[in-house]
Amino acid sequence: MSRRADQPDTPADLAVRRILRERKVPAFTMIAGAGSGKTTSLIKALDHVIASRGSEMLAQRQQVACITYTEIARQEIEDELAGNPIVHVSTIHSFLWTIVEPFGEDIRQWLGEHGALDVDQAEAKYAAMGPQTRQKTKQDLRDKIDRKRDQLSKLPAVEEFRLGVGTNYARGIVGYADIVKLGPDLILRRSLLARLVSRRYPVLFVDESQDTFDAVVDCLRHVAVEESDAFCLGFFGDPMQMIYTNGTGEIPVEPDWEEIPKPENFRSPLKVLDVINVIRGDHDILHQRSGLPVDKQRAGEVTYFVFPQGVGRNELLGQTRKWLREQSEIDAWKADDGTDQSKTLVITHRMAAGRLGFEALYDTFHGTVLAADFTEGKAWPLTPFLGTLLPLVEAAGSNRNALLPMLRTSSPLLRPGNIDAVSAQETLATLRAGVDELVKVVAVAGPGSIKDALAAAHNHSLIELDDRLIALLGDDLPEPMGSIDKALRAYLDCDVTELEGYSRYISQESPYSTQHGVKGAEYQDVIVVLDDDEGTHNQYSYEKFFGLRSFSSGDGTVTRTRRLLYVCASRATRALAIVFYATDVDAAIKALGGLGLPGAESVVTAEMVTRELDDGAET
Ligand SMILES: Nc1ncnc2c1ncn2[C@@H]1O[C@H](COP(=O)(O)OP(=O)(O)OP(=O)(O)O)[C@@H](O)[C@H]1O
Repeated sequence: MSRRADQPDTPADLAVRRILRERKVPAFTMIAGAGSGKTTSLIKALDHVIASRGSEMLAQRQQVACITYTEIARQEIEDELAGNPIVHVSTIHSFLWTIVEPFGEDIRQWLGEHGALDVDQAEAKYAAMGPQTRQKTKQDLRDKIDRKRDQLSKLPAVEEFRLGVGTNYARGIVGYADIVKLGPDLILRRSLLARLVSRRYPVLFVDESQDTFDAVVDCLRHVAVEESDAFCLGFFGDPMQMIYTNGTGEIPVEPDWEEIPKPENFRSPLKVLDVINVIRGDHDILHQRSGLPVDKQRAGEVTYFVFPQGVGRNELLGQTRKWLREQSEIDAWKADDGTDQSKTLVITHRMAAGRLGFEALYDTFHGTVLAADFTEGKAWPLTPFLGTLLPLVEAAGSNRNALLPMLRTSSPLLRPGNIDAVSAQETLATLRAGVDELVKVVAVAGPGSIKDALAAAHNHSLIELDDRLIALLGDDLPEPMGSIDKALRAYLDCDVTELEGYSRYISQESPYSTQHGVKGAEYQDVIVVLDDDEGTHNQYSYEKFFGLRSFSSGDGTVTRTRRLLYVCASRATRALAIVFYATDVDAAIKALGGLGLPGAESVVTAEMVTRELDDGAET
């Protein structure tokens, strides 16, 4: 695969280089549509900084920082730069942690103040509970408050703070939800930290700026304003691709900032480009034209399907893929070796879960407050497996040398300060036994093996588990307290093999992806499944988007759905199929045409798919 940095320069690339060379403009934005090469420009800009200022930065112990929204994006940029040490590529959370980590006392104070505020709010809620509130609900809240108070009382004794999934005051863990508040707060309040950011990272780029949290954008703006003579900040993004709930969307620019336009599209073939321009609608002026020379432009192919909602979705989708392979006029929907390499984008995991064997896991989290995190692959109860335990099992089977470095980051036994407590030999024996037991549990698998695997990991200190999971590892459990507790118990009852399909799925290795998981990616042939029934994800509704269901004026569903569809349709580099499962097929066919989608006058129905496949079989 060619490196993005080898792509030809665009006027936008030249503008960035001028800004970086002249060092007069403190910040710039590159806000442009899908496939316009924002990530490419970002990588080229990083390359430029490495080439032009690399040795100077190295000598002064400085780096150029690049903040990404996801771990996948971080890895991708890191790979493009071959891990060059001049560049510090990190997710938002770990970037903020790098900045605040040395300021333990400030962290302690912040956690103390916010923890006390949480307790006050919970006390107020408790006091407002009237006689109609169930005794058990009251008791649960009382217990929660007491636990939190107890944890907070241990905060002064914490010696070292760490970044983790969920905040734990007693153990000095700053959770993901807190670091995105704590970091910006400290940077805004303490000028020393703003200076530290600019001195350590005199150039800082933010990828996918539209999905970056407001507070993070604000604190970086603050650094750009306060440290304007020693700092250059660049935002790369597209508000139409904002698909996470806490994103900032547009980035307002200060008078001395520069807005760099990038009107081209280098990814989408012409027919797909027409479709995404229509989806983008009249909402902004970012309508794109192809950036490729005419002889390199391709027409591509777009096909629309409207199917009735109901049973047999997976089967029908399989037939659709076959139909597309047979009917494509540009020989799409198969790779050079004839295999189907297409990507199917579904709004939720149900369809994928059925296919890839993680239905019980899906059912566990679906409908809970953790559903969105599950969809995005970052639900905290699953992190021990995805981040540590599954990689440990894999390493145990293929590369045992990798085990110790992994355990150094995950095991509390190998933390500095703990290492001398027990003899090193004993520690290693415990960890070895733990890994062996974990491998055995995963190999035997079966219902409840998630719990067994967590217990093996916990008992041998392979990992530090969240208290809420530890509480469920015993046998004599009290009655479940609330829906999350119930979901966690159901999760522990699942089969560990379900995690395999789930992890292939969220790491984009299966033919399915969630519509959220494909940000920044591209695939030759893409099927976008529009299925509200499947979704029950009421943040999105394709029926509302196409005007088939009414909605109130303040309902953000249509905007969110438009953005999601835009992101998905713009992933295709050759052929795009839009498959809409509708309550009323005829009305849906009309609605597709009504929206002005190019080519939507010829829609393929379920009958046509089966008939034409049958005809093909007969001839
Ligand atoms: N100047 C260029 N000339 C030719 N191709 C390019 C150029 N810039 C980018 N590309 C190609 O266009 C495609 C899209 O680029 P890139 O992923 O950088 O866009 P993006 O704006 O970050 O996309 P999105 O926002 O949709 O994720 C890639 O295949 C990339 O290699």
